[in-house]
Amino acid sequence: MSITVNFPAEVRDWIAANLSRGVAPQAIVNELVSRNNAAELAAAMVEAVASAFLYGMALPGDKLEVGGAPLSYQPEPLRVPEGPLIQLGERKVRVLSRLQRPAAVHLANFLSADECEQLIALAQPRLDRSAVVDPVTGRDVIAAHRSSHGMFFRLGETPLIARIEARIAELTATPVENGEGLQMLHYEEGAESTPHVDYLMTGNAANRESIARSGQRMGTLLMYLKDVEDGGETVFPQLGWSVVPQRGHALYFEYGNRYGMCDPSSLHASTPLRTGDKWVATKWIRTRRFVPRIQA
Ligand SMILES: O=C(O)CCC(=O)C(=O)O
Ligand SMILES: [Fe+2]
Repeated sequence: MSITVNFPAEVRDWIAANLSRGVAPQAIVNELVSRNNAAELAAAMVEAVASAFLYGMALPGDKLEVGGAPLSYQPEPLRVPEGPLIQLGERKVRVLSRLQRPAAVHLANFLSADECEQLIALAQPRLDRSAVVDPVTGRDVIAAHRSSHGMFFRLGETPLIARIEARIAELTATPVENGEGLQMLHYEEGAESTPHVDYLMTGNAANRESIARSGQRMGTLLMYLKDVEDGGETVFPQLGWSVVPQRGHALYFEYGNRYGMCDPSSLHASTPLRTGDKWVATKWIRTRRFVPRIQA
């Protein structure tokens, strides 16, 4: 049986701030108990805020259900058409494999060799050290864990970009406007991206504002623009699954369900590149039209 109790916003925000600082959940529970909260209530409050972080959901409101069924992510089928071949405009894309959780599809022939080369040539002169959204402060930071160099194209910036974005929209059954600007990443020897989820953690104000403007991220399409020589694989540590980049291939995975929860099994990384270089283009897709911060 469950009961509903009041959950004061100050307590919730204090728990969120401590979790964001990396304080262990049990230590926060202990502190709440030492301040005269019942142990079961303290555990439920910390669990509710920690789940919101884990599943990328809004922080709980001023009421909390204690003793209800624990939350877990319910996967939904991928929005991508079924069958071994997918016709996208003029292009026939071949399905190499599909995965149920996280919902994913690995594709060959998503981009032509010429499209890959053109993307690299457009991005090369504009590369910068990759900035990522800091999960705690929500600001763009040059992340130590992501040692690649990157840049963003604006939506539909060139006819080539617009053509590729239309192809992505058709594959994923989402409007072009829900996509963030295409991100280009260039990894050199030793560069990697440590394990992360692409959905936005709700523990900081900047991410919450971004979600309020454009909705949460629900899917990621990675396009590999070059074969790798050694290392630089996209890995999903919770599955023990590794995708080896090949020119023109793409990997699409979804991690949002109809309840607004995000799938933590979508945790992924790029292993250190041992030889050569790696080029990847990333499209992050929101649940609504993407509105960048400057325009809001
Ligand atoms: O380079 C990769 O394989 C992964 C890139 C990635 O995780 C991202 O852009 O979010
Ligand atoms: Fe990622």
